Amino acid sequence: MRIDIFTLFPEMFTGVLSSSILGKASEKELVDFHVTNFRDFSESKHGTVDDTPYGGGGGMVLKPEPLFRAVEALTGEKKPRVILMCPQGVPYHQKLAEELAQEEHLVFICGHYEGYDERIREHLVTDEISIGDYVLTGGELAAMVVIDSVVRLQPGALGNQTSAVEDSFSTGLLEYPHYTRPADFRGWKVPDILLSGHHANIEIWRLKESLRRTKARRPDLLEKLELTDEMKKLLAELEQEKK
Ligand SMILES: CN(C)c1cccc(CNc2ccc(C(N)=O)cn2)c1
Repeated sequence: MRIDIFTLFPEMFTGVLSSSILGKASEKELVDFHVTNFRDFSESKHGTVDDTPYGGGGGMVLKPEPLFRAVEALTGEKKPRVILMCPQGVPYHQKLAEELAQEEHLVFICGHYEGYDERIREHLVTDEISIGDYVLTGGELAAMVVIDSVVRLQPGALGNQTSAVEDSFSTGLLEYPHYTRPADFRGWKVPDILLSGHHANIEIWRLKESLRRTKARRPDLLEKLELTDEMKKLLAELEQEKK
């Protein structure tokens, strides 16, 4: 997978794309990152990329041609998905991460508070994505969040691939509690079931704890879930315990 990032602050990406899982994925050639300063594509010798808004009003607006030239310099045979990070975008979620992870080529445009000339949205961008209902100083951090969640889904990116498939949002439930050595830390003990070696019972315990936690913290996720008979049984047990 190739990922292109257009930003005025390429240096923001250096650490993130060369560290940890993303850095290893790049070394393993699971992903090919290209970070470009779209100021390089400005027609003016001063590298102007924004200008005052038609119709007056404050702030500046990103000019269309530097971004059009930058993205058009890219496209080989296939049209890549061109993703604009902005608060008005589609609320980002794991299903969209899984969809983007299937793409061969993703292009991210990271703009700034000033906003974008509408022709960028209408004729260049294929997707507008928001990582949440809050405003950042620029699209860079939002792009890093999307890139992180997409690259970790690439086969071979994570140590044991199962953790990407089983992790909470892909099952629709929140994670169950995790424990590691020591079994007794300051008198706080690991639940006996996890030391029992009964894998079937451990699976059930984990599902029940995921249901308990999801019910307590994210009832909205539970609403959306197609409950299996086993889940219904465990939820009934949880109800009983509360009485
Ligand atoms: C109109 N406006 C404020 C604006 C417009 C475009 C870009 C930006 C850059 N800032 C961003 C970008 C994304 C997100 C997000 N939630 O994904 C939050 N902030 C701000």
